Amino acid sequence: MGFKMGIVGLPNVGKSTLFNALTRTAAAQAANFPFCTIEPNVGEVAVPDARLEKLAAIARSKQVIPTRMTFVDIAGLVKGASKGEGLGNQFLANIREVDAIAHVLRCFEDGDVTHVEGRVDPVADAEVIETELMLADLESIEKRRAGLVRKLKGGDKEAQQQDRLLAAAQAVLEEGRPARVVSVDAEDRKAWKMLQLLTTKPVLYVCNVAEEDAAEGNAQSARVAAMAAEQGNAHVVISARIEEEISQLEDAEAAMFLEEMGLHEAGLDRLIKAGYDLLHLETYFTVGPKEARAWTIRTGTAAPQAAGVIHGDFEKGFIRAETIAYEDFIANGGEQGAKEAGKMRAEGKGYVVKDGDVMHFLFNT
Ligand SMILES: Nc1ncnc2c1ncn2[C@@H]1O[C@H](COP(=O)(O)OP(=O)(O)OP(=O)(O)O)[C@@H](O)[C@H]1O
Ligand SMILES: [Mg+2]
Repeated sequence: MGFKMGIVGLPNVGKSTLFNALTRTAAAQAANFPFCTIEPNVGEVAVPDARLEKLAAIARSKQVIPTRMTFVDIAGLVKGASKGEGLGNQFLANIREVDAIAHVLRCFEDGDVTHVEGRVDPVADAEVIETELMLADLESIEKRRAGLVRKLKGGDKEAQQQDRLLAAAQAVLEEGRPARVVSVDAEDRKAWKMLQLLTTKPVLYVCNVAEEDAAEGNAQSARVAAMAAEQGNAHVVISARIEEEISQLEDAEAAMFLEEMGLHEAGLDRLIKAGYDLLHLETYFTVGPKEARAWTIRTGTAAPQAAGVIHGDFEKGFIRAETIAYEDFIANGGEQGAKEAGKMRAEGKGYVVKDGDVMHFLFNT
């Protein structure tokens, strides 16, 4: 599977700093000049989940393997990008490929760090980016609809569906609204997703604040929070600078540092979790003496498809799943105890896996 979040924003707002912190590397060049990043950097990030360690401790698992999510550090966008300004269409293609957008907004004042617009105004910045994405969508819709004309004349059903969906998106975009406001029927959802419109991707605003504002946020991040609430989008407050520093520390040191800063949890953990929620993802576990491992599924996934995340054969030859809810596993001191307490369920093909389920799949090949 592999879910991907694209880190998007104006140049020099802290995207690469954040990416480096997330991936605990210095892979992406972060520097104080616009368009520092050109090629997208791709990194895998472990999804933090305190439950996994607890399961592993009970089962005395030798290895603990978290589930992962992919982040892509994309080049900075500027006004006119959809018309080829800045790095233009190249990075728009990078955005097309991601499942969701982490939109980094500069909420820190720092005279030494250049702002491409010469002022700090995250709400206006968000509009600049959203406008470019909307223009890019409009352009691609016009092209695609023109390309469908011949098929439509021939009565092609698929083309009709595509054209109908493109027209719906075009109508809202022409009113200056993102395509994600279009309500799509269940039977159209797959085709809608295949259109890969930029403004249909879910957005998480990342308010990048100064170090001293990391705990409480500031006036700028409060403006972003209000905007996000109005749009129905999510937001997190984070200081990419601090996160970068923390990511270089050992775990114990990092915990002390967080406390000193008045932070309960690393901002990155909050960011990753918010991304996970945004994508409607859930986690189930497999637990044994060899390893305790977390796996990612979309909310609403049935047992065979959940098994398929581990291996295609598990899905094909699925028989049943022995399932213990996370709380039952913990409360009964592990698999054996849960079994004796009657908390292990045999679930069939129709079972919808729940977040936290500890699963054991039976299958034949
Ligand atoms: N919270 C913060 N407070 C102060 N300075 C910051 C903060 N976050 C990032 N910076 C600084 O801003 C500058 C730009 O950061 P970075 O290179 O990560 O931006 P970028 O968005 O990736 O830019 P580009 O689009 O050019 O690739 C760096 O000097 C970085 O240290
Ligand atoms: Mg960069």
